[in-house]
Amino acid sequence: MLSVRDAEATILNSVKPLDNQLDVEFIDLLMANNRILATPVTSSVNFPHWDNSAMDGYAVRYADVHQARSDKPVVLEIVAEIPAGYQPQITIKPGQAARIFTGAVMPAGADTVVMQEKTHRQDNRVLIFIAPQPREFVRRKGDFYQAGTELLPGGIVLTAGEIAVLAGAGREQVGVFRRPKVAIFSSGDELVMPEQLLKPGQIVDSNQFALATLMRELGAEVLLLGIVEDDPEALTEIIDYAIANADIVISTGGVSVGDYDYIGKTLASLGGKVHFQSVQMRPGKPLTFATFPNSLYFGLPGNPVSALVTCWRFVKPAIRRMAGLAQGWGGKFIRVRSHSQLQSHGKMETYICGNLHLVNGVYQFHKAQGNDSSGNLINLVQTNALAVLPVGQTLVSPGEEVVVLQP
Ligand SMILES: Nc1nc2c(c(=O)[nH]1)N[C@H]1C(S)=C(S)[C@@H](COP(=O)(O)OP(=O)(O)OC[C@H]3O[C@@H](n4cnc5c(N)ncnc54)[C@H](O)[C@@H]3O)O[C@H]1N2
Ligand code: MOO
Ligand SMILES: [Mg+2]
Repeated sequence: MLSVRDAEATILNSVKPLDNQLDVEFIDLLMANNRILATPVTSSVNFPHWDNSAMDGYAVRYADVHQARSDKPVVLEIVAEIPAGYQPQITIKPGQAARIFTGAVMPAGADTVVMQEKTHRQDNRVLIFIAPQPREFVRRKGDFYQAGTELLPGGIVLTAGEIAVLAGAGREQVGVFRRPKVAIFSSGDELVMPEQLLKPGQIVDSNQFALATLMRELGAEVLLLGIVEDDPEALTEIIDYAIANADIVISTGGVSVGDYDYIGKTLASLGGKVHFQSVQMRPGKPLTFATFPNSLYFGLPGNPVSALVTCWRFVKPAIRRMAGLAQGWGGKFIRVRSHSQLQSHGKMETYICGNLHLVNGVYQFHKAQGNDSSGNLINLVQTNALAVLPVGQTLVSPGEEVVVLQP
């Protein structure tokens, strides 16, 4: 059977990332949180824009004050006061200083700032009690960033820090990749919407809610296509529509070996390349993956835990890669200590729902308490980590380390 690693490689190799010219939209900075920067940004201004003071104090000539001592202060004449926001017009000459404030432009002639606390003012004179370091407390033009070099690389997620930098560079708008379009539908004669009264044998289609929520969280534009019966014609129609209108199509149900499991056959009949229909993992074994010329198709198993686990494990990295992330689209796997005993039959890579607790600064994995059937939707409540037991490992005892995937 196909290993999880090989399945992931097949999927990631099939992803065509969005184009950084054609698939770009320009949006206001305050709308750009969590969007992905399409192309590198350079700026024509240096950071800092000019030499300026890092402290409230006195702008001096280092040569004047380098021998100052507490018992033998240097006395300088204050010839100007420079608040932030002004271009000083004077030049500091030997024996002179300027009163200066944090962020204010350094006057010509001065090269060093002495912080106010190390001085004593007497009318228009200042006594300097300590020898500063040369250029101390001067933030020099271009120290943080040199104009014309790369300010931000393309393919990064924009958050508070990056958006501040763009604003600082005078941008009002930023070019980001458009959102990948994800079509979602559920297949199953037994499925109804939450507001409907359940007839015997029916259940609510919870998968479309799980997947739509997750996809929106990942920044996708969701095309929610609802519920389709287990019928080859109806499936053909909806899949045909979905692949024409979305970059990624996700369905749940109908991928196993039952008489009403039609997804694989329908994909093939529509000309899709079906790469695999099972993976050596649990839950999620019947995961089906196919490609069409302009879209990827994920046929997730219908069981609610299987659907969400396979979505976290495989669809999420594919979306992140397609969305234009330059790196780091893969899952976040971390090593933690398990509080619970974890078991697997060892034949499949096994994913166990649970929760990470921070105990004395160390993350501990607590297994979800309910029945670990992949049909047990309730185990998804508060699941923020999946313990991963590789093929061959049957037991993790309490206190032992385990790798977890952070969904
Ligand atoms: N003989 C075998 N039977 C099954 C195998 C197998 O290897 N041999 N694999 C099992 C595994 S593992 C899984 S997972 C499921 C996958 O089933 P399907 O993808 O074909 O899904 P369905 O048969 O349509 O439904 C399975 C289960 O999930 C419930 N379901 C379906 N859709 C939804 C939804 N949108 N929201 C909530 N719940 C849903 C459905 O009612 C069924 O209970 O196959 C096993 N069988
Ligand atoms: O592998 Mo299935 O996804 O357990 O129920
Ligand atoms: Mg089935």
